[in-house]
Amino acid sequence: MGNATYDVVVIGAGPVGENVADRVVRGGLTAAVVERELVGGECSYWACMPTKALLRSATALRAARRLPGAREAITGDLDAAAVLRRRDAFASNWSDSGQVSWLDSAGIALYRGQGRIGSDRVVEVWTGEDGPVVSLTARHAVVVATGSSALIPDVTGIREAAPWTSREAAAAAEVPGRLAVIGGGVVASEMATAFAGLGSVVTVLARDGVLHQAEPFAGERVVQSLREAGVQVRLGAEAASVHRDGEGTVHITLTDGERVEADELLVATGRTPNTQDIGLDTIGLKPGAWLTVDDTLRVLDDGALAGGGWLYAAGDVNRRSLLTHQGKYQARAVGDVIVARARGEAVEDGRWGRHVATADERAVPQVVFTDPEIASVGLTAAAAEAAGLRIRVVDYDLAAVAGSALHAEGYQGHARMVVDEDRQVIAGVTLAGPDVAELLHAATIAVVGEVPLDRLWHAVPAFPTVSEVWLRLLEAYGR
Ligand SMILES: Cc1cc2nc3c(=O)[nH]c(=O)nc-3n(C[C@H](O)[C@H](O)[C@H](O)COP(=O)(O)OP(=O)(O)OC[C@H]3O[C@@H](n4cnc5c(N)ncnc54)[C@H](O)[C@@H]3O)c2cc1C
Ligand SMILES: NC(=O)c1ccc[n+]([C@@H]2O[C@H](COP(=O)([O-])OP(=O)(O)OC[C@H]3O[C@@H](n4cnc5c(N)ncnc54)[C@H](O)[C@@H]3O)[C@@H](O)[C@H]2O)c1
Repeated sequence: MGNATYDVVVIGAGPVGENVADRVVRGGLTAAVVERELVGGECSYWACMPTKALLRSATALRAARRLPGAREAITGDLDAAAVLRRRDAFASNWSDSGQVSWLDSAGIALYRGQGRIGSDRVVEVWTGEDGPVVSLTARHAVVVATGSSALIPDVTGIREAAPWTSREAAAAAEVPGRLAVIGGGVVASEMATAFAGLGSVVTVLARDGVLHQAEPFAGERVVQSLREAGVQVRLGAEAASVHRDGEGTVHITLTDGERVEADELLVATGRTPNTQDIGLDTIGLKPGAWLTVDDTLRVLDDGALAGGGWLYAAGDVNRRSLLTHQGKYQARAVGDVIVARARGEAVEDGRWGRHVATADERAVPQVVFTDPEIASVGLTAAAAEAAGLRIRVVDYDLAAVAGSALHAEGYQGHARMVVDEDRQVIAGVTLAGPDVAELLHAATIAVVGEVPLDRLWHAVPAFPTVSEVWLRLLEAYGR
């Protein structure tokens, strides 16, 4: 077994682990990453990129169909095979050679295998069960960036039926004739939209509703549009048992006795942390649990620093926000704080300090790429109330803006601004409508910058853009 020493050892080379390593190397430290599958992680090969590629062509087609003049130029249906080929390219054909070259150019050492914490500051790399092939010692920090995997719910027969998780959906080689989906969250909504667009007959079993953590109008609009696209959305439906027969057909029996048949079943019921087999027990932590972190992303064990402070966790695995952009934001903070601590420099860990991921608390932006798109940042009205804020909710019909009417014939959309009445700042914004994704960053800046409403009156939206909704929201609020 070989040995090597680096300033920082990162377990997991997903978007988060790669960025942690890059940041510490830019700060003058040495770094190694350990990766058991593909450098680039879930996001590059089985999540963000391939799923958005599966969605994009149908979105463009719908947009053209909404415009007289363009609509007449459409001569056929979506070419599903071409969409799958484009998806393959966006998943780099499941080869990480490009990202490995990047690691190399960034001066980051790569070890392939399963990373397991062996003892204080030591990460062992395993490629089989015959013991570690190399033992890596970290002078300053070990960062767990092992991400998360699909959670399979406890439904009778479900595992034996070999359901799809988001991985198989994202990498599907063919479009199933009939697709059933268990779940009503982000993955379920996006993949139901994607496969309906690609030609599947889709049934969604949404026990707890669709996008139920978003503003209620978001889920309502997505359900309406899925139904218009021919998707059966069964709100409140819960799978009791699943069985795949000899012909390959999946039979799902619901708790009310109804049955659903499909060629494939996608399970999209949330995530579980990749911490089962990373040696957490060697330092007294519980394998399989989400890792709790302090504001500088050091792992906590019952409120105390695990291992004394050398262990960090960033990205999905700490459950603060299961999004690539927030994970990479954490990576920048954690990389910088490791460098600061290594150099004995001051740590800026106050609110909005450079070494904390404050935005995770109340300013997380997210786009759900359904039809309509749902773009949100900060708190929903319900979450703001639950957090004890005194709020006022301002709603506006996004279709009533000149830019929207130009954007698409019969544009339908909705905007909601949640105002923190005591501070006169925006606590949250949700937009539903075609192409609202690109409107989101203005809202994010308003929320993160805590821009007073009085000042926002001076941020004049260009005419005739959909962004004019900002002016309308302020007018509806009143000056
Ligand atoms: C279907 C789907 C679509 C999504 N779409 C979006 C989107 O559009 N936008 C967005 O912001 N987010 C999206 N997400 C969320 C996003 O994919 C995750 O938030 C992101 O991938 C988290 O990055 P990470 O680096 O923490 O973990 P991961 O991407 O999961 O990477 C972790 C890496 O660690 C490796 N690893 C794990 N354990 C070990 C070990 N013991 N030793 C060595 N290596 C190990 C894994 O192989 C993996 O490469 C989506 C998620 C899903 C499931
Ligand atoms: N565009 C994006 O930003 C994007 C896209 C996809 C995924 N993601 C991220 O990936 C994460 C995982 O997505 P997800 O959709 O798997 O999780 P989720 O938490 O968004 O949704 C899970 C859904 O499954 C339901 N559910 C849970 N247990 C169930 C059970 N036993 N039976 C039936 N339904 C059950 C929940 O009510 C919920 O509707 C999300 O947190 C999201 O942040 C982001």
